[in-house]
Amino acid sequence: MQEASNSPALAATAALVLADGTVFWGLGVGARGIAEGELCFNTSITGYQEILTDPSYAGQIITFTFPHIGNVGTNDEDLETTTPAARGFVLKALPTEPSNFRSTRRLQDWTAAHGLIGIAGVDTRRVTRLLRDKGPQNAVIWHGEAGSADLDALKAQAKAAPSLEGLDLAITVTCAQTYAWDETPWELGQGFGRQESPRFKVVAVDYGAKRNILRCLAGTGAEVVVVPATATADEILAHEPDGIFLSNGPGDPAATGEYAVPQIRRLIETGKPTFGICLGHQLLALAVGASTEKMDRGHRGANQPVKDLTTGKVEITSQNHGFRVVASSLPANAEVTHVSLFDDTLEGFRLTDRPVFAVQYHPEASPGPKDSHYLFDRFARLIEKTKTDA
Ligand SMILES: NC(=O)CC[C@H](N)C(=O)O
Repeated sequence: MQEASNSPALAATAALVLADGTVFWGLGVGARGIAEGELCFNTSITGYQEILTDPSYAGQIITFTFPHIGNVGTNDEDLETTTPAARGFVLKALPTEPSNFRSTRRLQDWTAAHGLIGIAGVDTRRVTRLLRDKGPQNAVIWHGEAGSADLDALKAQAKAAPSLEGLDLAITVTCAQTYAWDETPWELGQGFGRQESPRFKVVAVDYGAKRNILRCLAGTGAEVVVVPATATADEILAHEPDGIFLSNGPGDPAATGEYAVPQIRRLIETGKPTFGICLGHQLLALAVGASTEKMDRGHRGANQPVKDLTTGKVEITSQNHGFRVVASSLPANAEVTHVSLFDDTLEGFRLTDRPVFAVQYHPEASPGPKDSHYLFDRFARLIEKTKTDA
């Protein structure tokens, strides 16, 4: 069932059909139906539930290169959002019965309940090499009765699917209204904590924020107020924040509407400490006049080496991005602070004349190593220093 071919194996209940016409037959997992999106691959060996619920995957189908996905089941704590935004998932092996003390539900049942369409039994190494060699492309996953797939229609659908380039998706996953957040990171034996004595206030703009980012902010001492992506600079400032956080999120940063970049430009002018992650990093770069572009090979995984040029230290990071900031387009008052040791991509910058900094990767991990957590402390120190100096 692993060979790419136009004729299904007898029991195939799912097919992965790429825009270039490549077909992989397999066994359906999760919800039935047809999922359409940009096919990408993630190399993390843990954290499939966090990955499937990261809102930055809106409009995408995730291929897991790690072969054993689902073996620790799912639970209600490892969710990065309540409604997964990813469209579908591709697995090498069918999930086995889960074995983990935290598991409450099988991955198959949890994905079915959330409408996530998956396929197992696919040669995921072949999919990954195809994406690596040919660049990003769209695909569909069909999951239904064996023998009932309309291959021509699926190929046509994959071909006609819109490119992620030019798509504004942050607006589709942002929260509907402002809310307060006080949950702090999960600890073994204790679960989540609460921030009961915050030292400063941060407004987090939600372009598709992962919960663990909000937890890390609360954990470093912030009273967090989360506002929708459409909140204006005036509405944000009305909360009298000591710092502003710009979240991760899906889609093409350059395609976000008037709601994002012009507001960020106004926020920077106030001189408030500002921190951006991933899409937030890209939007900050656009706000200072830099440009972004789609990458031939996106970074998605939990073992991506990045060098902090301000300290010389190398950190192993969690990443999920398919666009990047063009380093040479940064203005003179921006200093490159982080670079990828895989391909020299810009991974972080700061402004030299404002308390503003951002990283392209995910210091909140979930999944991934915690090497980069120091960035939340850097933000907290920047806020406290700005408060004392004022
Ligand atoms: N994780 C993110 O915020 C992703 C940012 C953007 N959608 C990208 O793919 O580059």
